[in-house]
Amino acid sequence: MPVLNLSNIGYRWPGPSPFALAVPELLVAEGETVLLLGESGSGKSTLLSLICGTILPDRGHVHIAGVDVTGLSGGARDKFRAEQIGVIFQQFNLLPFGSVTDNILLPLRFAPKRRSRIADPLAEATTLCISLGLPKDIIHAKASTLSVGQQQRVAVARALIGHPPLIVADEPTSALDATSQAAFLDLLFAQADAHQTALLMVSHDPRLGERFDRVIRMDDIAQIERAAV
Ligand SMILES: Nc1ncnc2c1ncn2[C@@H]1O[C@H](COP(=O)(O)OP(=O)(O)OP(=O)(O)O)[C@@H](O)[C@H]1O
Repeated sequence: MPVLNLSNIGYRWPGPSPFALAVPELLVAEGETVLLLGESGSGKSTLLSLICGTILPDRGHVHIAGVDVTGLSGGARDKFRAEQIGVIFQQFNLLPFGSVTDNILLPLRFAPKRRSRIADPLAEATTLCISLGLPKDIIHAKASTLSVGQQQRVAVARALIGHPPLIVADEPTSALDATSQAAFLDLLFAQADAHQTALLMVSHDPRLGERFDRVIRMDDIAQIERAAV
């Protein structure tokens, strides 16, 4: 069973936005790493929001791990997302006044099954920090005191904790130089590999492609429409 299965999706942003997106099919297999390339404004973030269930398609279905998230109520969808998907946002979205552990453990609060997959969340958060190259004593630091590179690692630890079957990442390397980008991807792939986690990463940088099982382009999987205003 694919971990992600989009079929016949259609979505138009409400209000004055002229942008509409159609995705006939997108499948990601268990443990598969996929790079989704597309230029700015091609609808990559919109597609990720549809996958995460933060917006609902006007038509079509999004199945995550076999469950049709489009059929769930708002609250159930939020809980399901927390259980099944680790999300790494472009801006990391850490709670600035929370500690590193507060941030890493956050998804577990809303996801009892994900929580139950690990015996000791605090120990797991510490282990993740260390394996991601963060100093051990950083776990008590406030997120706002971290460097960008450290924030990025915390965002990865937060996505990985409790081994969700799918990690979705929106341009997580865009703020990094080439060396840091490569190191960041090494860490992300090693962690995903260890737990058969599927990874769907969005970027506009085709050079990242060689590291992934599969590279797809927005142009190949989606039709977009920008009506005249
Ligand atoms: N919150 C929103 N409300 C209304 N329209 C939106 C919203 N977010 C995006 N759009 C519309 O969707 C289009 C595609 O935006 P989207 O962010 O999905 O593209 P992208 O490929 O992720 O771009 P980028 O690489 O610059 O992040 C935008 O040009 C805009 O018209």
